[in-house]
Amino acid sequence: AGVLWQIAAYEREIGTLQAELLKEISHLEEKKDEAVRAASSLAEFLFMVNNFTKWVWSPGLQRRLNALPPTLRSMKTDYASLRSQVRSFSEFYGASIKEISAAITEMSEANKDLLEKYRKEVALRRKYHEQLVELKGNIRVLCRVKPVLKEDQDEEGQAVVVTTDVHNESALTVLNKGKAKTFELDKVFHPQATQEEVFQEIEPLITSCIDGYHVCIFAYGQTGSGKTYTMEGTVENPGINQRALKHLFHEIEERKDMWTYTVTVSSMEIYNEVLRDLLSKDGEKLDIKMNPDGTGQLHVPGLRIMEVKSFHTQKQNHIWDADEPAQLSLAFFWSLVLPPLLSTLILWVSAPGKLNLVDLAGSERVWKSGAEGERLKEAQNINRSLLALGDVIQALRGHQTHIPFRNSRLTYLLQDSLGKGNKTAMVVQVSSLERNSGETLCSLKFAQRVCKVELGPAARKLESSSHYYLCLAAILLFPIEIASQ
Ligand SMILES: Nc1ncnc2c1ncn2[C@@H]1O[C@H](COP(=O)(O)OP(=O)(O)OP(=O)(O)O)[C@@H](O)[C@H]1O
Repeated sequence: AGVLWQIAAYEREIGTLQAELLKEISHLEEKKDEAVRAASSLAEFLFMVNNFTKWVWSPGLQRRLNALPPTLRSMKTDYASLRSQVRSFSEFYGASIKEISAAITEMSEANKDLLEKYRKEVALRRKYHEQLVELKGNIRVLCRVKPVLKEDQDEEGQAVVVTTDVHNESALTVLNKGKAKTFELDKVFHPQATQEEVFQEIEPLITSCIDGYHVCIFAYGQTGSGKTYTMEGTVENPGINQRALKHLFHEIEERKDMWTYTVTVSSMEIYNEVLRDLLSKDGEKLDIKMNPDGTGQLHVPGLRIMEVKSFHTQKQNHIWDADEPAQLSLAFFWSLVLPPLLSTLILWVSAPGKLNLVDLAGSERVWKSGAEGERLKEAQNINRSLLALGDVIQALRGHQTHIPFRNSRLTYLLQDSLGKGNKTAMVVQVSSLERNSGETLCSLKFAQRVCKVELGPAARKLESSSHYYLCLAAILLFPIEIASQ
């Protein structure tokens, strides 16, 4: 029994040991797994580290690392230098500002000097231009011979009786009833002369207008002789009016750095010596009065004034269409002073430019051909106006002391533009056809009267016609210096 008890005790002890051993084995296995996991992570890490090292640890890196100390040293030096520069910057800045200010002052002085020189140049140019116009004559009488058009060829009397001289651009000859009569004017345009050639003669006057002069350009001649063609022209081939406006706005653009101009327009009609505002809807009646400002200038109270911004606007507004048959019409184009920024810098305000573009009424002598009533009255008024205009121009050209401005509404109105120191060009239009030779001779007689040059006796022939109108257009300009200086 003792042995059996001893065996049972051993067996119990062995069981306990076995359980403990199993527990230990399980614990060891856990440890082993942990160790394996750790070893595997470590292996992965080492693998990564190995790769990383391979990647970054290049000879280039080594070189860069080797270069670091000198770079650091140079940076230190640079930094020290920068610090010293920053310290001296305020002094340098102060000195530079002083230098720049001095340079700016010097430049302003130079600019002032240039501006002054430019002003002198402008004045000189104006003077020379003035002399050139004076040399050509302040009142120029030009003649344009209308070409024979297709529509003229179906009628009788279509033989050409007017000839120009290729060697003398001032002369033209009219053959009438077997007699040749030669006229000498300031310039004669042959039938093939272009609108451009005609305008070239007029252009200096337009420039004068921008320089502050009053300029009048008239087209005179019998109905159908080409007055409107010369003044207005066609869309494809514009005449003096549009070319003048184009030139004017071109010149204004050229001078915009020095001057600013405002162009305004007003339009009037003279019919039977009565003035009407063509820009007012109801054609309001107007009167010419002495300006109450004491300048002795005439003005037209109540006249509508319209600003013209550009050449294009001009065309859109059809301001040249003041030309109506059986009417005396007068259109005025004005410009007003509108001081831009500094009104104190206004120059030449005392001499505003003014351009009068006048398409006169047909010069036919109807009153001698049995016209009656209203038509006779119209014809008489037209005749009086044209005669008065001829008298005024003749008196001016002859330097007479008394100029009869007051003899017609037209000349009274144009008094300040026709007077001394102003420029006038009269384009006398003539037909070259035999059937118009009477009117042609009359027109040329009128031209030579104002021109005071006559070669041989004039032959007058009276004829009738139907259209009468008188049209005048004027542009008044005030140059104003702007604040560029
Ligand atoms: N130099 C020219 N070249 C081509 N055509 C012209 C020329 N002169 C005039 N004409 C043409 O002759 C015709 C009559 O001219 P225009 O109307 O200008 O005459 P006008 O003197 O103004 O007449 P009106 O007194 O009736 O207004 C128009 O058809 C015009 O186009």
